[in-house]
Amino acid sequence: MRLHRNLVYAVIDGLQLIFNEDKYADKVVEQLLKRDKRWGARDRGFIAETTYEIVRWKRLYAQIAEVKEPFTRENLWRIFAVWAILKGIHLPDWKQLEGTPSRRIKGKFDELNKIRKYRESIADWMDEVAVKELGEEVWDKEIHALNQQADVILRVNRLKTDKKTLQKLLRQENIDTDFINNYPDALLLKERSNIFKTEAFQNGLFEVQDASSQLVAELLEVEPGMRVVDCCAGAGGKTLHLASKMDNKGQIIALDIYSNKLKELKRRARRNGAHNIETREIDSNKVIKKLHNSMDRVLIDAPCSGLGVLRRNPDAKWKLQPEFLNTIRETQQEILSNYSKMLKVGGKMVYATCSILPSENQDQVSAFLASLEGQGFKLLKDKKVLASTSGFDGFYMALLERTN
Ligand SMILES: C[S@@+](CC[C@H](N)C(=O)[O-])C[C@H]1O[C@@H](n2cnc3c(N)ncnc32)[C@H](O)[C@@H]1O
Repeated sequence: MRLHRNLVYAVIDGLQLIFNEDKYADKVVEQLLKRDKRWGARDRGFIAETTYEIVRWKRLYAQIAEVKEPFTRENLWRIFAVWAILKGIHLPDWKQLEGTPSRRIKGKFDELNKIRKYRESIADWMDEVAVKELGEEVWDKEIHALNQQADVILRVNRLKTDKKTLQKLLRQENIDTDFINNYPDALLLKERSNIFKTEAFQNGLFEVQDASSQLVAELLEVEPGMRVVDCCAGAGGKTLHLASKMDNKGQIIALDIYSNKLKELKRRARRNGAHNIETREIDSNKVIKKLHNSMDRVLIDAPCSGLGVLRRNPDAKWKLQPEFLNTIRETQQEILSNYSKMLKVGGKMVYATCSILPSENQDQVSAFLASLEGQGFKLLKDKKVLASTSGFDGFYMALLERTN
């Protein structure tokens, strides 16, 4: 691979924003790619993948480059040089790369590879929490899996088409996909490409949604005609899946504390041809009280650490703080106690997170069932999805029933 100066400059600028100015990697990459209209698919791929890779391996690369945060621009070039050497890329004779100690870099890499927190590039506290909760053996495999690049998975929108037809239409746009066993709505992209440009996407025939995430709406067992509330709907990934399964019959109420996310949900719902979704911002507890004892199904896709989706959000490794974990566990318990009241007797509820930590998952469900608010509920089943065993995102989901 030959390095092109303007592409590498873009990567360095991106790293400066992500590492030193706390910006989100996905937003930064989106902006970088708009910089030069002449950049083709390969150039864009280089910028996106290199930036993400360096974010993913920040701790390891910084240690090898012997630099500490906050990184100067010179430090960022040294980190970049580590990435390039470890990739086996021949370094051009640019002044920023002068004197790069290739042999020393390889030697340090071999040495640090023996220590998990460097090998897998994770903060000490995160390593400790995960070992305590999952055990060495599981965590070792899990963090390794969470450091791989995620596949792109599509979910067919059954309101508009079916899986076979979608596959054919995408083929006509030069996009090859595979079905995935046991994931009824999923298509796996064989090669990365800009699927958002396809006619099929613009016509609302599919959404991009990880395979594990697709299991959540499946578990809720919705049927056309039901009254369903999606309590933490965000921009609606799972709301749209519920809609796709309900054939536009019945009602879906999508709640969130952020109105801007619900606005995006509305836009996506229009593209998907989903007409039975109503959005409501939770601006006071009245919104919840009004719906008490009235719902056939409740989905709680709770805010969480996001530790199960590090493959797609590697910067979360650096943004997440231990204090946040404590706060979010309290929020999860409050949400369970409060929002479960919307379910009617005989109704079913799913509690889900994209975390792999038991303290955000099964422990939260057990605490809820042992609480006063959880008295009328019973656990029907749950699924603990690890990235290392599924090949997809790490997730947790529990199906509960209100019995009285
Ligand atoms: C895991 S995300 C939801 C993702 C979304 N369901 C999807 O599939 O695209 C969790 C959501 O919970 C929302 N949230 C955070 N605190 C909340 C609260 N107290 N009540 C309701 N929603 C909350 C966040 O704004 C965020 O959109």
